[in-house]
Amino acid sequence: MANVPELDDKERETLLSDRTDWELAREGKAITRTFQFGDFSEAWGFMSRVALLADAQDHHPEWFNVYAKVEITLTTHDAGTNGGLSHRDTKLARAIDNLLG
Ligand SMILES: C[C@H](O)[C@H](O)[C@H]1CNC2=NC(N)=NC(=O)C2=N1
Repeated sequence: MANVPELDDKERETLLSDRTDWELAREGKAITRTFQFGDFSEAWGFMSRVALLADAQDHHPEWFNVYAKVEITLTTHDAGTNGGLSHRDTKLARAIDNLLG
């Protein structure tokens, strides 16, 4: 169900210039960032904190973890025709970045 507006070009540019560690993925329909921690415990601690944020925002990451590495992809299922980037992704990306200080 497409009921969330996709970011327009200007909002997309602002997102990428504010959050330079995030990159566009899936032909502009998602953003992705890789996080490297010291060990699995740190990575899992981070994931636990992201999980709580995500649930509070009702917006959930797609992610991949190997030992100390966490790759997060954000997209909005309810945006565009087959999903896309929305303010929900911007908001969650900002909150995730803020966890790291
Ligand atoms: C019904 C519920 O609000 C939706 O399915 C939420 C849940 N989490 C979500 N997470 C993400 N990443 N995109 C969504 O569109 C989304 N939608």
